[in-house]
Amino acid sequence: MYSFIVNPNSRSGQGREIWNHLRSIMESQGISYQYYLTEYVGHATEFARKISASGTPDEPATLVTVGGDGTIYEVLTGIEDLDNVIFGFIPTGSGNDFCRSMGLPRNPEEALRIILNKRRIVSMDVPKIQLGSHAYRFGISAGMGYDAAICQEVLITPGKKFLNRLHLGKLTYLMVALKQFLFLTPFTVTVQTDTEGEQIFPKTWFATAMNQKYEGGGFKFCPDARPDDGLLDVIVLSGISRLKMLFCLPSALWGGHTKIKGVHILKCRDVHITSDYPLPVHKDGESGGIQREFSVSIEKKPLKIIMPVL
Ligand SMILES: Nc1ncnc2c1ncn2[C@@H]1O[C@H](COP(=O)(O)OP(=O)(O)OP(=O)(O)O)[C@@H](O)[C@H]1O
Repeated sequence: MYSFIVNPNSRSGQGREIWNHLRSIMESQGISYQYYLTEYVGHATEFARKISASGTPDEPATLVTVGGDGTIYEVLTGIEDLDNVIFGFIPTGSGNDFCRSMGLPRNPEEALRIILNKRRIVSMDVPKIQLGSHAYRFGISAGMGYDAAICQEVLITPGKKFLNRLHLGKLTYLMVALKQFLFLTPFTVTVQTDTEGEQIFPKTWFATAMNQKYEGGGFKFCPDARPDDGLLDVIVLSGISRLKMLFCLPSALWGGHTKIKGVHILKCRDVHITSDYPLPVHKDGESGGIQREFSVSIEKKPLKIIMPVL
């Protein structure tokens, strides 16, 4: 039995249409499944808790997330015991950094086919961000500063839905990124890792802990990140002038930014990041509020995830 958690609101409502199409495919094949449609923020976490409680390490529940990257963190956060589930993902969002990084298909129909037929199960690290008294798991990245400021503003940008309908969703990100680029004041950040101790980075644009290579809708910020090496790749962009950022950011699309002075990538198992004043924080592109500090570590148990057969 497959259990699907579906965010019908992903890609500004197109998630519902895609899911209806996927359902018709499963009906025609006589597949046995149950599904849960999310209705509000945090609903996917509640569903994941319930579904994972029905699995055991010997008989794990197959939990398939249908949504965008932001639904992944909600589902991962809700899973009671990572041993109790086999995780599948069908992308219906707009960013697609999870699929891009993991090598999963971006076509929802193809992703469904792989989940139903061609199973290869691999282990994936699951990082956890501690924000005050709350902990959240995530799949891709969590960070503070420029990237988080863009995510938070895009979430409240009125034109997003309209542009998504026209398949111009990336334009929203571009406009917000430009605005934040012009107005963000770089900050001082203290980064404490288990591997390199405490380091202070003045004039920082962002500091982000990554489990995957890509974030921000295709920026290969941590080209060496591997989701199965037990390590986080922490990227800090500091001491880079606004003018130089104009070259640095586009070169991150292919990973060329790593050669630029001021781009620091630290490998570690856990990290604590503190800024000199409160700033936007994100987890898998969703708002983590305005914070002065956060910690990220990797869960002891990995997640079993369904991948295409090689
Ligand atoms: N029915 C709903 N109505 C409004 N928001 C919802 C609903 N269900 C889930 N959400 C919220 O949607 C957000 C996640 O959206 P998701 O990332 O899946 O789609 P997206 O933003 O279109 O994709 P991407 O992040 O890849 O650009 C989460 O904040 C989640 O809580």
